[in-house]
Amino acid sequence: MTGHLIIIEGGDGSGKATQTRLLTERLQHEGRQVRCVSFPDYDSESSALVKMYLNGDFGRDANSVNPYAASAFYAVDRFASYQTKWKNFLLQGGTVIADRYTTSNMLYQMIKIEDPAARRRYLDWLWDFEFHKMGLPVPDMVILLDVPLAVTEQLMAARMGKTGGQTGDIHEQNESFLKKCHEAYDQLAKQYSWQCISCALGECMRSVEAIHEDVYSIVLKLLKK
Ligand SMILES: Nc1ncnc2c1ncn2[C@@H]1O[C@H](COP(=O)(O)OP(=O)(O)O)[C@@H](O)[C@H]1O
Ligand SMILES: Cc1cn([C@H]2C[C@H](O)[C@@H](COP(=O)(O)OP(=O)(O)O)O2)c(=O)[nH]c1=O
Repeated sequence: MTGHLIIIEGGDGSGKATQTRLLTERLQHEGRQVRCVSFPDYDSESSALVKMYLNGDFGRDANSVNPYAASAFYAVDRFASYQTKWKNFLLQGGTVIADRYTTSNMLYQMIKIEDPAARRRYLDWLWDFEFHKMGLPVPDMVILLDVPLAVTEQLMAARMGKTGGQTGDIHEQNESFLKKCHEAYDQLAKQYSWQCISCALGECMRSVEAIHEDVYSIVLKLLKK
């Protein structure tokens, strides 16, 4: 019996790594067969082209890099991870929790395309490419850590202060980019029925534990089905 693939999605710094770890640890503690993975798989050689892309080797402006080509770099990295690390585990009934997945291509590559019809064509192509042609598993659930734009901007400002404004990769986190990301998340969450978790109350982040309880209870419903 095939297990479950659960994705933790969200913007940079929304708490994906934190929530992926807490969820994995809690489910493992309950005695379930659970593993977590993270994309890009930076520790693997399969992420070489993703690293070149993020380093700006194909152009310093992310928008200038063909979204179909960039999507392929990430998809190939996922294929390698799936085939060598967690395919058997999933097929034997394990639960895999992924920090980012195809859903990140849907967002970060789709936003390079302005025209709504061209965006739809891209999303259809991506679904077919990753899930049909490459044979990657379709997620059973996508959990979106929803951080309002104003709160994201505060977090980014605090972080920029610490790093002197260097974000390091070409997916630059400026205000208009963040706005585009948020609009796209809203659209994708509706279109693909993602589970949205509000991570802030007003202009403040909720506690890590409170968000975890929400994540855990949604996942438990899926695992009990
Ligand atoms: N709910 C929260 N409130 C405040 N800080 C948080 C919260 N969740 C995560 N953090 C902190 O924010 C930073 C980014 O979190 P992380 O889980 O690495 O995010 P992501 O994986 O989405 O980039 C870390 O320093 C983490 O400890
Ligand atoms: C996994 C994945 C990430 N991305 C993007 C999201 C990020 O901007 C970038 C690097 O991912 P990540 O290292 O998770 O970014 P961060 O630590 O900044 O949150 O790659 C895609 O465009 N497609 C994908 O399939």
